[in-house]
Amino acid sequence: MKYIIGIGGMTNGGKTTLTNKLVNAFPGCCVVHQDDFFKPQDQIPVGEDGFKQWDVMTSLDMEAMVNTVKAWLENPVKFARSHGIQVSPELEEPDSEEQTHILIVEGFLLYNYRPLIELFSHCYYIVVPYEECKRRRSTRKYTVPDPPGLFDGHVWPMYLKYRREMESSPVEVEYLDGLKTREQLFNQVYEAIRNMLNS
Ligand SMILES: Nc1ncnc2c1ncn2[C@@H]1O[C@H](COP(=O)(O)OP(=O)(O)O)[C@@H](O)[C@H]1O
Ligand SMILES: NC(=O)c1ccc[n+]([C@@H]2O[C@H](COP(=O)(O)O)[C@@H](O)[C@H]2O)c1
Ligand SMILES: [Mg+2]
Repeated sequence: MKYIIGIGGMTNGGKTTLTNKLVNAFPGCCVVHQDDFFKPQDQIPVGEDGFKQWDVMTSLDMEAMVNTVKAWLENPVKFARSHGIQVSPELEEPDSEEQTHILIVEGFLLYNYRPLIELFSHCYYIVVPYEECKRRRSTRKYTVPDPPGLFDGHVWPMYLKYRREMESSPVEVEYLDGLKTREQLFNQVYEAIRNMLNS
């Protein structure tokens, strides 16, 4: 069986931190980070809000991201090997259709792009309150630093827009409280995935 777990949610909710812990906990587990699919800076236009539009769907090459997920689905062992992930001998068996393979897909805009949504076995969505999100974001160092006012002028309004859109769509997400400790979040999701694999 192949399982694709989405770790979505707002910026600075703790997605990448949780994902890294999960990837380490499941041997052979593969990962796709949405951040790796941002278009180059010169292709990101400035919007009516006066900011470069990083937090909209069109800033990402979603077609390439979906193709990457489909490449994993096609051949998880080949995908793992080509990404330097150690594959245990039993996962390499020719009858690996009967083996369990896990892919974690992580990012801030996972559930607003139909061709990706339909690939998920389970969708998580991490949230933290506005103040905490803004506080964490203020200490982050992105490859392109946030200009002054970006959070309130662009990041937060786009988060609200896409969350509303997601909530009025058929996608079913399980919310995670990003105020829990890193360990609590990990234990909760690790146990849930273990149960999913055993059911
Ligand atoms: N459960 C948590 N509690 C407190 N701080 C956290 C937690 N998880 C992550 N962080 C911190 O919050 C910031 C954003 O975490 P990160 O995992 O990069 O979030 P995201 O990928 O959702 O933007 C980092 O400074 C990280 O150390
Ligand atoms: N990785 C990049 O090239 C890049 C550039 C500019 C902004 N960002 C920011 O990354 C955020 C998404 O990543 P996180 O969910 O990890 O915060 C977006 O809110 C976006 O503003 C990323
Ligand atoms: Mg991240």
